[in-house]
Amino acid sequence: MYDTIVAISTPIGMGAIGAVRVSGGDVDKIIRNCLKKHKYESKKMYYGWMYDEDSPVDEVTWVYHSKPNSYTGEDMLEIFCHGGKLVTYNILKTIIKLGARQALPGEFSKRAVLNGKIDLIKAEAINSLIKAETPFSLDASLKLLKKNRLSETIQELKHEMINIAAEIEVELDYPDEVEIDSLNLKEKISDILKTVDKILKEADNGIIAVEGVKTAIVGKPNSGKSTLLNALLKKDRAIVTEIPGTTRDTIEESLNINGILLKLIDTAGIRPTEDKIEKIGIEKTLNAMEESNLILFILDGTTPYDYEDEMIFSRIKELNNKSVIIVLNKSDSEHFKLSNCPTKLFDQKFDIVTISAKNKEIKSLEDKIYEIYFEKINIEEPTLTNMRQKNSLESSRKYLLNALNSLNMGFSNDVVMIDVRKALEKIYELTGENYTEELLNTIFSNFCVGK
Ligand SMILES: Nc1nc2c(c(=O)[nH]1)N(C=O)[C@@H](CNc1ccc(C(=O)N[C@@H](CCC(=O)O)C(=O)O)cc1)CN2
Ligand SMILES: Nc1nc2c(ncn2[C@@H]2O[C@H](COP(=O)(O)OP(=O)(O)OP(=O)(O)O)[C@@H](O)[C@H]2O)c(=O)[nH]1
Ligand SMILES: [Mg+2]
Repeated sequence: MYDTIVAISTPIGMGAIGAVRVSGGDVDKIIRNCLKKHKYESKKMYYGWMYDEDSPVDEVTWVYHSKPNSYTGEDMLEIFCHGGKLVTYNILKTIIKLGARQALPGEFSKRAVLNGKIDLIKAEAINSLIKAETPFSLDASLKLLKKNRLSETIQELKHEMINIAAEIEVELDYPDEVEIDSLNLKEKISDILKTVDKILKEADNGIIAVEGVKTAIVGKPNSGKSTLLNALLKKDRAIVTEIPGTTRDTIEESLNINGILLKLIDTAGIRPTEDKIEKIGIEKTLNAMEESNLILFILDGTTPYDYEDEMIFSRIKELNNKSVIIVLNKSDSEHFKLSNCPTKLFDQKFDIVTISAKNKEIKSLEDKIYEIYFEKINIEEPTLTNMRQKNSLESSRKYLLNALNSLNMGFSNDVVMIDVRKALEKIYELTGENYTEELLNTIFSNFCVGK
């Protein structure tokens, strides 16, 4: 068993009530010592004074949760005390004196995973629930927590893979008695792949809902990218001048458009340059484009479309899996011409909007973004919601494809089994059933203390 941990689970600061949570084997000792109660039941709220030896610490209510029927699966004690920095801190100190140690961030949830109370996907959902900044993000996390559909589907996938591996193993052990129908095996693996593909397809939306739409504002120097960033944020965040090449470094900000979270990146205008700093900035711009979900391609509506625009545009066309909005800027200017956006752009599958960033007339753009993303992030069924999860499942898929290829090429079944086992490992990694200490630490260090 693990040692006993304690943490203040409410925010540090002034507040009506504070909560301190304890989990582990010393809970009974702590209740007897500090709460002076020798007989108590699980899940019942008690009222009383908390003591440090014989000196009163605070007037509290408390609940004992007996293992395994608690959040962590261990014996737990929750103390609800008066809020404020000092009271909660004194309670923490008193409990540490009795042998508990302060919990690391996310350590309660980590124990919940290790004790099999929740899987890693649910633990991550709890974390993103706490960190949610928009209703859509909250919703996607809540669905994961409330509905078991995704966990169940993943468990089913897991069992199908286990069955396939077992079947092959039997054949390898008893080659004379058992022979697997390879057509049937192919079908089974194909079916698994279909389900995996479906989950992966929806994962992109889940990730966007929870983590936000990574949005790169790109365009040639002076097209008005920084002016647009400021208009979207409704504050003077980025420096704007009439000098081309003003923005050197990328600037990142969060923005909420009617519940859709955008992770905005204003970038250095792309153009051929010998300037060392500008070159680095442009390199960063290209990276930002690659990592984004959405590209806002800004055109200066007062100057003709030129080779600099074309350079960027051809770059955009090389990237796949991105939404692109062409933003024709400076509609307020007397020099503005719709024809500065060449007709060939109208022929493309990209959306086009006209705005005046300077006059903050950007509603057409905001509406377009909402229109593109509302459907995607209004999550109905629970989906994967972060890159870690998606990467694990993608690796699993790769091994399943390998297995299928081996079958198609007539390789022997022991080769197939190795890949099915590897695919299975990746599923275990996804759910947290197979973990390295390092993986868990990375995940849970992002959690709040006391969670
Ligand atoms: N006081 C308190 N409020 C809280 C939490 C908590 O840990 N303590 N939570 C922490 O995140 C959330 C609620 N989540 C919880 C999840 C499981 C259990 C729990 O005790 N589960 C047991 C018993 C279930 C039952 O009685 O039916 C179990 O699963 O076995 C409690 C809270 C939000 N509010
Ligand atoms: N008339 C008009 N001028 C604008 C508009 N948007 C930006 N400008 C002007 O265009 C110039 C360049 O604006 P910035 O926002 O700095 O352009 P940028 O694309 O960020 O430029 P770099 O950082 O150099 O790549 C400034 O003088 C702005 O005032 C607009 O909607 N209308
Ligand atoms: Mg700029």
